[in-house]
Amino acid sequence: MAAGPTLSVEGLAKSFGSVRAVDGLTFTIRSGAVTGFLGPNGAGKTTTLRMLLGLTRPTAGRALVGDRPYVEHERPARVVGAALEASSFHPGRTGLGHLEVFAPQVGVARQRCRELIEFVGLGAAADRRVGGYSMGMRQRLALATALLGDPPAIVLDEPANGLDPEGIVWLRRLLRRFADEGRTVLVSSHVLAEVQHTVDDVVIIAQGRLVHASSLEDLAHLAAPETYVESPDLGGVSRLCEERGWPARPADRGLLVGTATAAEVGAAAYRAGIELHQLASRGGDLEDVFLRLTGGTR
Ligand SMILES: Nc1ncnc2c1ncn2[C@@H]1O[C@H](COP(=O)(O)OP(=O)(O)OP(=O)(O)O)[C@@H](O)[C@H]1O
Repeated sequence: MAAGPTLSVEGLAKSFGSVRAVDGLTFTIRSGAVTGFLGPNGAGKTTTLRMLLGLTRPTAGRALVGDRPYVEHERPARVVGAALEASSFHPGRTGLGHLEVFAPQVGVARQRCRELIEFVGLGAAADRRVGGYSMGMRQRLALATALLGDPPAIVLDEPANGLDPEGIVWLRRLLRRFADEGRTVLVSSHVLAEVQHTVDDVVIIAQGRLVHASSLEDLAHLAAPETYVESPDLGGVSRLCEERGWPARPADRGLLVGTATAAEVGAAAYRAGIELHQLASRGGDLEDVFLRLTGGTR
């Protein structure tokens, strides 16, 4: 498959009355990777995705799929497959029937609908009405709809919502495979932890503005290290942390020391003649970084 198109927004803005849902966003999503589009509830993710897909008109700026807006592609659904809302199905249609309604619009044969419904694990439920589908089944159907045109770019809004753990692993593998094939894969979520094991890159927004865009690896570097220590002299370790300006809090049978690596804590304890029974690097907590960047609290 040819490399997917980049998805980019430039100075993108959208106001609903006095609400600035999206406020001057600029970023580019590359092909061949899974990108997490992250932000707390109401950050403006869905509105941004809707503008990218030509469903909402921007107040300012532009959104491009490759070199032009989504709607200017000859067959948009063959370029970007999107699943924005899992709940917007006609409840009286069957799962297969739903796909068959969309197939001619996308320009694919009926046969593909049957293949896809099997592919997303809904084979046994293909002839049941969507009204009776669970949230997870609707997510799978939304994904099948997005994949109808075998698009080189895939945009999914909160795709893990309602999926069981097995479904989440399945989705993760699928997205990885799409990225490995060179497609552009964009998934939104309001929980970093949910996509932490899936994404290569992150674009984080809050209150309609970009707060961070990088690889997941670079984001992890922002997570301050933590070190777990056990010692028969925890009072001595506490004093040491105070002297060095390391925040320390009780955890399990020892202390969790913030902003310091295991090597730093070990060396300081050694110099102070303090005996340690455990010294373990805990690494930083990505969710804390996410909350810090977006101004949220746990
Ligand atoms: N059609 C609309 N009319 C009025 N306000 C809207 C409309 N769509 C979105 N908003 C407002 O714009 C802001 C951003 O909403 P949006 O749904 O884009 O956020 P989100 O990041 O997708 O949130 P969530 O994670 O909760 O889905 C919110 O304050 C929302 O209330």
